[in-house]
Amino acid sequence: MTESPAPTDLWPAPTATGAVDATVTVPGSKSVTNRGLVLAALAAEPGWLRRPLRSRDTLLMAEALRAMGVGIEETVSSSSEGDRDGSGEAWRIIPARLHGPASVDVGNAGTVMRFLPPVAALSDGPVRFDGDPRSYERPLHGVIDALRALGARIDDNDRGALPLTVHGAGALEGGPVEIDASSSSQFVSALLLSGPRFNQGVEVRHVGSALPSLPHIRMTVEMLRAAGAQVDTPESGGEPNVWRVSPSALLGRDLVVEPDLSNAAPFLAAALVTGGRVTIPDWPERTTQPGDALRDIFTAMGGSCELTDAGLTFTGTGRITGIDADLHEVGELTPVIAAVAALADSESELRGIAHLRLHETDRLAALAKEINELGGDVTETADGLRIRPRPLHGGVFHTYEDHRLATAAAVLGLTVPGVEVENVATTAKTLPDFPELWHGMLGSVAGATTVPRA
Ligand SMILES: O=C(O)C1=C[C@@H](OP(=O)(O)O)[C@@H](O)[C@H](O)C1
Ligand SMILES: C=C(OP(=O)(O)O)C(=O)O
Repeated sequence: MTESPAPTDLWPAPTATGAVDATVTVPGSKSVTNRGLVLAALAAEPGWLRRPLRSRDTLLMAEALRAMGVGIEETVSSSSEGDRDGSGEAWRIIPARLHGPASVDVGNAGTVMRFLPPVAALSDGPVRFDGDPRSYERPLHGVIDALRALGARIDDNDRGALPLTVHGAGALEGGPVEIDASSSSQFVSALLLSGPRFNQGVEVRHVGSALPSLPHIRMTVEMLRAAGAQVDTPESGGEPNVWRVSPSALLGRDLVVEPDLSNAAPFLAAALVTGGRVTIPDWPERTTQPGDALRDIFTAMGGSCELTDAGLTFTGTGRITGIDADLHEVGELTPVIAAVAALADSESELRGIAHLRLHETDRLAALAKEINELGGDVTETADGLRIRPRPLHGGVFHTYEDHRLATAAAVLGLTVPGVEVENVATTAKTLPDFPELWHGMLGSVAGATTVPRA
């Protein structure tokens, strides 16, 4: 978090006039789309990504891969060429020999800044990485040090961070490597995703304090296996904290991207805080997405949920209970959970999330400061937040170019009149058209892709 900028662009968060009752179609998962793009780019044959997320982070990933020579054709179709279900968007990915010189803009996308340096090491020539000012502050040393140990040449002016140039040599030796990934699970995912293409594959051993976001590592492993890779994991009988990927060709897949369950959080929260009902269609029965944990977390905070053919329906009771939760594995859910906790009738303690200080912004400092400026009582602990609900009032909620701060503020605005969200457009990092979806859920915008049921 940096100093609060002068608010230039304020979005009046709509207040709910009653219980929300809507069906909200949430766009595709950022994490699945960006893994799908990387794996398809490294495959031995073309593949499809259907219902991909089209947002800042995923367009940056696609642009970066294109810069290294990969073909990505975007189609919107109502035939078998497009979405398998008969409508929507599909991207055809045509792998090619990876080349430099190339320039990659990572924006502030953790997936782009961490997943692509290993890909660049396989390219023929230099690939320069740069991004938003915040990207310089986000940890990258795990990827840089590991790639060097595996045989890559990287020029980072000894910063261990962006900006940097990977001098790709067309191949990478690979093999065993130790990293401390306690600041980001994406270090592990990054090395595993490109691992099949390294001469010796890769064996990643995490040394250091507990690894966050394990569901995202499971997602990496499952998607690698679905593309034909052989992966040994701690869960498949291997050593704790060791993942091994054998060298192999990757298959081109035809993959339908699940809705982004973490981005479902503000909509489910709307049902919880207004005592209403929200259905998210296409909620997967089984998934590695951390957002699936919202079913248990929000149920513990009040309300209930049901998974049917229509999707996941969450129904609130109007009563919100505080929660004591370790969010280490599902850190990206924190901002919306913190907003709900600020509206609860008892105290909450959110733990295990010190690494959020190095996310899009320092999320712990930003949430505490912004909720407190609306009259709240939030304190930072060593590894999380303690939230004591207080009557809140309106005011400007600064968002520090963090999409999840903006959606959290929208949740507060449902029951707190006069919340103004700075730069709501920052939600486009992973959730394009958020204001339209939000108004649509509340029944105030015609033509939005939400369906108020009342
Ligand atoms: O691999 C991924 O797709 C992600 C992993 C997590 O990162 P960290 O482990 O850095 O928290 C998560 O917070 C991020 O939003 C997406
Ligand atoms: C931490 C997040 O993103 P990134 O992929 O940039 O790390 C997030 O989306 O909450």
